[in-house]
Amino acid sequence: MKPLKLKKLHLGMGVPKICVSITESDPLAIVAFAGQILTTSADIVEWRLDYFDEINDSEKIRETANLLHNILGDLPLIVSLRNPSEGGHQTVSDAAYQQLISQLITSHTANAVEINWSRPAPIRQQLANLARVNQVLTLGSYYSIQNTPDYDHLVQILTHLAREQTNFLKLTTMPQNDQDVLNLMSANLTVSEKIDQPISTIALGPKGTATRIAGHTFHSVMTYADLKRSSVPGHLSVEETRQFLNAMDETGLNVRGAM
Ligand SMILES: O=C1C[C@@](O)(C(=O)O)C[C@@H](O)[C@@H]1O
Repeated sequence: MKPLKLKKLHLGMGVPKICVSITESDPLAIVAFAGQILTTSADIVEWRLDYFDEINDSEKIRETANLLHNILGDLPLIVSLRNPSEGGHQTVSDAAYQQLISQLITSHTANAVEINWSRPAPIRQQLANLARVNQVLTLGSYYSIQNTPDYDHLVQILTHLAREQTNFLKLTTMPQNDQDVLNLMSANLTVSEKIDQPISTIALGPKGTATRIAGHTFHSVMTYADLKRSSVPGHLSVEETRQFLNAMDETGLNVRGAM
């Protein structure tokens, strides 16, 4: 794995970076939420476009992305658009998805856009090419929100994602048992040693919390947290996550220093 520069951050260098998702539905609430993120130690912001009420109004999307871009300053912005089969909030056709993501790329309002494996290969390819030309980063993503594929399949998914030549990868799954969590972390570690792109893996639900804080150990470069501890099972707040990441980093350094 090679570190990736995302604005001023280096994904894959130092402790994993903490990303907070915006799931508000209108521009005012989105901007207000972004302001709150700025008061935390979050490193990255994800705008979940599938929660946006005016998903069919491309001008509103452009305006809102612009506002976000300005308010966030140095914080990188990743735009994500998930269908319900991926845990997303609303269905967006492939054609509309392609148009929306293309527009975000060419307007340079997002620092990175997610390219979902669930979309047809020609669309994924066209968007990855467009992003490359426009110097916007791409996050190749795969979601398995009902279960966690077995270890070999997880390795295969990450390897296939890597072949698409997106800049970094994300695999989010729902574990049914503790072994699933271990398999996901293990697949992250295995594949990160074979490919260039940094990987982020997240196991959902209460069993998955370990994946949100132990990324440094198994080479997951980005984790997700909430502004405050929410009722979503398995989720931690930004500051809780930061404390875990720092504590693990410090004790790791102490151990190395003592040897
Ligand atoms: O992949 C993920 C992880 C996530 O679902 C979580 O549970 O933290 C939050 C999403 O917004 C993000 O895209």
